[in-house]
Amino acid sequence: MAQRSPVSGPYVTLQRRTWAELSDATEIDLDEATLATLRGIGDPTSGLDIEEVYRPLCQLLHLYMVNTGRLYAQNNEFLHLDVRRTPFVIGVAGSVAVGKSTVSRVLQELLRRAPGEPKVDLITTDGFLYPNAELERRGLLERKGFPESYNRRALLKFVMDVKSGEPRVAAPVYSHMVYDIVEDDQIIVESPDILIIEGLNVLQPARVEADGTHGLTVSDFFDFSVFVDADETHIKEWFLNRFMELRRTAFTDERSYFKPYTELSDDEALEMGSTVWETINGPNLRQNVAPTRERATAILVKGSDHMVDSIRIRKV
Ligand SMILES: Nc1ncnc2c1ncn2[C@@H]1O[C@H](COP(=O)(O)OP(=O)(O)O)[C@@H](O)[C@H]1O
Ligand SMILES: CC(C)(COP(=O)(O)O)[C@@H](O)C(=O)NCCC(=O)O
Repeated sequence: MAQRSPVSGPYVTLQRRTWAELSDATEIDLDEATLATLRGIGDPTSGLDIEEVYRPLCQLLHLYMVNTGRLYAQNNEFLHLDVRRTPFVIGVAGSVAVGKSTVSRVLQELLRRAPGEPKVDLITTDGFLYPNAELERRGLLERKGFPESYNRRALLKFVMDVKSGEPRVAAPVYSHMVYDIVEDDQIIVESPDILIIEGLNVLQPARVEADGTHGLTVSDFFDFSVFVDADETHIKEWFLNRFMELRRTAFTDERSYFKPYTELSDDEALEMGSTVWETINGPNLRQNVAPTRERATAILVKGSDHMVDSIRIRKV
């Protein structure tokens, strides 16, 4: 019988080993070569993680997909509605540098391999950041990643359009290289079976409108959500390690906004990275991101080595 912590509110907390034992789906697998293409910088996600963490997660997701689809079909039958198929939407939230991209890409790849080979699209919410010029106009250049730095109305419309079964929905694109929105680019989402939406703030509650009402928010359209969690001390370390690695790689590109950082000494660069964490990403994690954790369906709790130690799943 699985060991469960007695008091965890609406969640059941399972240690990694207990969680792993829930799965009997040996067909959910990823080869090492594919996995290597999915890992973010400094992220050690391994074949063992696929087996012990992602297999049970995919099985649980399968249950949600089957039953959500059934409810949707029966609801529409009851209402005599002849509506279009709607994608199953999964939100992936968590701090800067916690490893959301790896989690999202691994899930995308595993779900693609499920029976029926569903079409699984993935978008990141950074495309909905305001362009730097607009952030500057709003006095938000030092607040990139905070909820107010996003065009939340456009993001909500995007998710509603996809969820309403619109056959072709466009999303803007952000470039880490130029540190800005790429004006002439867009991502087209075309009738996926599953859409993964990854971003710092995807679990933010709805804002209070001027008339005192609460509007809708993107997570109202999620069928499942994952929060990637870790202690801030570890995340800051991962952020700094990645920053130092990027200095040796992506930042050396002439087009990189961060090119000047390559001319700093290691100590100066560490100091700079630390300041970015302490003034932007850390406060955003504490004030905005971490408080949304308990809105997720599943919480993956990572230890200092990036390994998922325990998993919390909503039970009610
Ligand atoms: N300055 C940067 N230059 C290039 N790539 C970056 C930079 N910052 C972050 N990235 C990449 O962008 C992606 C998203 O990063 P982030 O928002 O920190 O989320 P996470 O680390 O949780 O996936 C990651 O794949 C990361 O490696
Ligand atoms: C682009 C991000 C805001 C993350 O966006 P997301 O896709 O999570 O919405 C973040 O990765 C980032 O680069 N923050 C920048 C902090 C700064 O250096 O100003």
